[in-house]
Amino acid sequence: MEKVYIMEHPLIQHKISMLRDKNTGTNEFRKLVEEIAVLMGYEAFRDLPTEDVEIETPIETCKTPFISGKKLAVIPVLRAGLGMVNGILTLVPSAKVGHVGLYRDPVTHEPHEYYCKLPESINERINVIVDPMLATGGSAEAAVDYVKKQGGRNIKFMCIIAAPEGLKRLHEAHPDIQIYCGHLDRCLNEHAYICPGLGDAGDRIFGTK
Ligand SMILES: O=P(O)(O)OC[C@H]1O[C@H](OP(=O)(O)OP(=O)(O)O)[C@H](O)[C@@H]1O
Ligand SMILES: O=c1cc[nH]c(=O)[nH]1
Ligand SMILES: [Mg+2]
Repeated sequence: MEKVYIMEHPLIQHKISMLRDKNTGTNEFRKLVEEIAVLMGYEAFRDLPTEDVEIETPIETCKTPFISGKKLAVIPVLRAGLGMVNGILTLVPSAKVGHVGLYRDPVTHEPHEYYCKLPESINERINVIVDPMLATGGSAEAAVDYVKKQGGRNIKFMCIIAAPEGLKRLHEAHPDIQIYCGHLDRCLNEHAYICPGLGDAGDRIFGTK
């Protein structure tokens, strides 16, 4: 699938394995999610545009690359996406932060929107939507729909674990966006949870279960 990137880096895989372990507690889980976001961001930002700017080193004047004009927005899908925000801000501290609040109905598995707020001039930004889990793909599709409706054109979606069903759905609904997955898992179960997955990412990040 064009524009779909599955991360193969051993550090990312190692940290995802630690996340999966049911004995990993809230504090460690939260730290790992943030670290994985840094590592995934490093990969996903390979194509950030740069421009040469003249500076003076202590030795001489030279033209050297800086990240160019494009402003970045990191947009977590609440709640679980919040866990990835600081990882992205570690790489690009000047990024603005938007929020897309969605929860998945436990019976129908359909996403419900409850709070959304994006930074200004979303049409001029590189918009990085983050959510650790891509299960049926309903929430990711709705989040991208929303960002596009607000004018967003340049969009990357980043998740830690994807199910094949959700990846297919998101790619088919939004073939223009880049999708980055830490790992592609086997399938969904009858409750639309990812197998083997890591359980409910939001509950594990915030200790709510
Ligand atoms: O691909 P889908 O089938 O839509 O499922 C994935 C969504 O489910 C989880 O959120 P959840 O609804 O549990 O909300 P939470 O982050 O507040 O726990 C997860 O963080 C995604 O947003
Ligand atoms: O496996 C899953 C599916 C949806 N949301 C989660 O947090 N985990
Ligand atoms: Mg949840």
